[in-house]
Amino acid sequence: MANDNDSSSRDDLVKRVLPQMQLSHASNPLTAPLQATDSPEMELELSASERARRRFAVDGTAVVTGGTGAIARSAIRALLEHGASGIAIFDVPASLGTSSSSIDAFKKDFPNIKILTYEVDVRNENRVREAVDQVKLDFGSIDMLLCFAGVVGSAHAADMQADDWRRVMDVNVTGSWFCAQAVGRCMITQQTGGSILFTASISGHRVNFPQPQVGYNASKAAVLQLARSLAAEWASYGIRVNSISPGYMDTILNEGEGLAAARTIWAERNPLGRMGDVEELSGAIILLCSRRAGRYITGADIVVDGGQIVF
Ligand SMILES: NC(=O)c1ccc[n+]([C@@H]2O[C@H](COP(=O)([O-])OP(=O)(O)OC[C@H]3O[C@@H](n4cnc5c(N)ncnc54)[C@H](O)[C@@H]3O)[C@@H](O)[C@H]2O)c1
Ligand SMILES: OC[C@@H](O)C(O)[C@H](O)CO
Repeated sequence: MANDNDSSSRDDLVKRVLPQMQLSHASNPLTAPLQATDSPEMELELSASERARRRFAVDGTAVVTGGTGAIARSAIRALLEHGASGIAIFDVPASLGTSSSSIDAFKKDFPNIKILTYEVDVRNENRVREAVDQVKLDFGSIDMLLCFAGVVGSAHAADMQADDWRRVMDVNVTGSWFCAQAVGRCMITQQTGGSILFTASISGHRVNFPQPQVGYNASKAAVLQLARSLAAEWASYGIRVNSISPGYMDTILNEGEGLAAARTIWAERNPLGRMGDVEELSGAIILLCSRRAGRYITGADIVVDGGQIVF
């Protein structure tokens, strides 16, 4: 049997797959440039503010994992403000239980938009699939997936226990993958395209300092590569896959035991001299999720860190 690395089988693959991809791109409205009806000339009839609004609008239903967390809550509000028609919040029962007031606030501020919660531990593949099927039934389609579910762990590499390593990898990498695969399959079947956004981190680009976080750093580097791999594989289905890499945001994740001294160091080593506010991630999130503004952006990562990684 031919081996994948064998050059003849690689050539064969290219011959079989490439023309199909080119064909599908040529006739694919999901990946083609904007259509004539969306052209700037046609839109001159609209007011400048309406054109600006449309440029950064998002549409359809978003599944948001880790949806009650600090960054996710800010992203949900931005999605609602920019036109999302439905929000499906995935999180573990304990977090859903303590966040009911935030979810009620969304419902109060956006009374005409369906916002539902689902108890989902992203590490549980069957539960993820079941919940994605349920979202499809509840909302009719899934157009965006934003993966925020994540955990952090600090330990010296020499002392780190296998369970600590697995806990971080299982949520941050495998959990993100389970959700992306389930939603990606749904988007492929719908033939509507869509946008998938992963949350990587500056930790995926360089080693965090001063806290020792070998597992967390490795998990976020894996998330970056997960995004790029899916971007390449699913582009012809009109599914764009990107990531954001936040720097040190002022959230509960960064308030853990032993991080007080680290917070001072992070701010001192930041060109803007401070940690970030979750709201400061919204622009990048909306850009990447918007079908129009983000139309030609896939396989990209946007670092939002106040310049932390250039120092
Ligand atoms: N806060 C930062 O500075 C920062 C920086 C870079 C990247 N990030 C990443 O952003 C994401 C969100 O971080 P945050 O600061 O909002 O943290 P957060 O702790 O406020 O939110 C994380 C959410 O993930 C959920 N979660 C954890 N395990 C889960 C599981 N098994 N299944 C489903 N949900 C689960 C939690 O319940 C929580 O709602 C994480 O992936 C984190 O690694 C955060
Ligand atoms: O690198 C920044 C973050 O990913 C994270 O907030 C931090 O490392 C957690 O301590």
